[in-house]
Amino acid sequence: MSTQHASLKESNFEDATKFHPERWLKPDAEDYHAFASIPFGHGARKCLGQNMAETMMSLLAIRVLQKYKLEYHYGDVNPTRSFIARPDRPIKIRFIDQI
Ligand code: HEM
Repeated sequence: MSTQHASLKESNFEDATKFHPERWLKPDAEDYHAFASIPFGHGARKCLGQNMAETMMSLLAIRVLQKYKLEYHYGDVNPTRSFIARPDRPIKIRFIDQI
C-alpha cells in the first residue's frame, strides 16, 4: 500500500482528504492506527533519513515560527496524486515579522 493511500483511507481518518491538522492532537498515540500515516515507509527498506528529516523539519518550523507569524488568505488548496504528494497550485503564505 502506498504511504499516500494509507493517509487518505476514511477508515483511518474522518474526512481524510480534508486538511485538519487538529486531527493529530489526540492525547495518545494509540488512538491512531499504527499504519495510518507512514510517510517514511515501513520495514527493512524504510527511509534511512527519517530521523535526520524529522529533526531538520522540527528545527526549521521552530526557527520560522520564532521569527514570523504566518498567514494564509488564498482559499483551499488540494493535494495532487502524482509521484510525490504536492499542492495543486502555488501556496502563497504571508510571513509577518514577529518583532
Ligand atoms: C521529508 C523527508 C523524507 C521523506 C518523506 C522520505 C520518505 C522516504 C520513503 C517513503 C522511502 C521509501 C521507503 C520504502 O520503500 O518503504 C524512503 C527511502 C529512503 N530515504 Fe527517505 N525520505 C525523506 C528524507 C530523506 C533524507 C533526508 C535522507 C538521507 C539523508 C533519506 C534517505 C533515504 C534512503 C537512503 C532511502 C532508501 C532506503 C532503502 O531502500 O533501504 N530520506 N524515503
